[in-house]
Amino acid sequence: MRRRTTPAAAPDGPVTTGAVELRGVAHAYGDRQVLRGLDLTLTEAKIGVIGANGSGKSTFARLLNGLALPTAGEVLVDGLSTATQLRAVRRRVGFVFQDPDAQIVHPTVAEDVEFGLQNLGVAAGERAERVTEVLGRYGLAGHRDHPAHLLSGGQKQLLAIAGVLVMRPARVVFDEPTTLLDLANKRRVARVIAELDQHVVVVTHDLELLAGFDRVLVFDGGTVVADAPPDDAVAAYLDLMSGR
Ligand SMILES: Nc1ncnc2c1ncn2[C@@H]1O[C@H](COP(=O)(O)OP(=O)(O)OP(=O)(O)O)[C@@H](O)[C@H]1O
Repeated sequence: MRRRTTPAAAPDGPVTTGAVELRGVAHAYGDRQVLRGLDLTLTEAKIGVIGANGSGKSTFARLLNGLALPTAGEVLVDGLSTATQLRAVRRRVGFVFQDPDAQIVHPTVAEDVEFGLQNLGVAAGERAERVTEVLGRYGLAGHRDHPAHLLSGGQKQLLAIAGVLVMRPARVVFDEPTTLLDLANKRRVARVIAELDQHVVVVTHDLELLAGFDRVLVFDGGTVVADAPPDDAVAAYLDLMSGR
């Protein structure tokens, strides 16, 4: 299954307006309730999401672009409901998966990045320009005709990010973007995220990644137990985990 989302081409580049709102949101997989009682208005440019394994972070991330739909309540992205306006939501919110192999499906680096633009109906000339620009920005220009599957783990993660950003979504959700990376590549991806113009939500176990973020949500048992600037949120998380 193709897992890349397809945000719309924005002729003047990404624009983030409004908010992501969760109103009375819960999510269950079958009988299993994994998120509950979420009432949040997300307006900050850089939001982190931390918490124990299984606390519901990835499910929360997937709610933000309609990869998962709430089983109660509603999620609104800039006023668009993920339940009833899914296509428009997907165009606004790019999603970068933890495992870049889940996102890379085309043989060469350039073809892989171009794929989403073809899907959007972007003309060939503009596709070529945008692919060249994004590959340059992420240090992949020298690899454009190389087989994507032969890239290193860090390069693959950058390619997956490039493949989402080339479509110029207004917002980007990252699900554990540095988990598979060495220190140098973790720092590179952290820098990429720090420099993005788009509003981002980043699920991570990498607490260093949160430096400079505006707001961090701490999940436990399917709900938000702390919601604060990074230092306070990390302290609350460490406190929570110290008893386990
Ligand atoms: N597709 C699914 N079907 C059934 N249960 C699921 C599914 N996806 C996740 N779960 C369950 O939902 C709960 C929350 O999972 P989720 O992946 O959202 O947590 P997480 O906080 O991201 O965990 P981790 O830090 O380990 O990635 C877990 O108990 C998990 O087993």
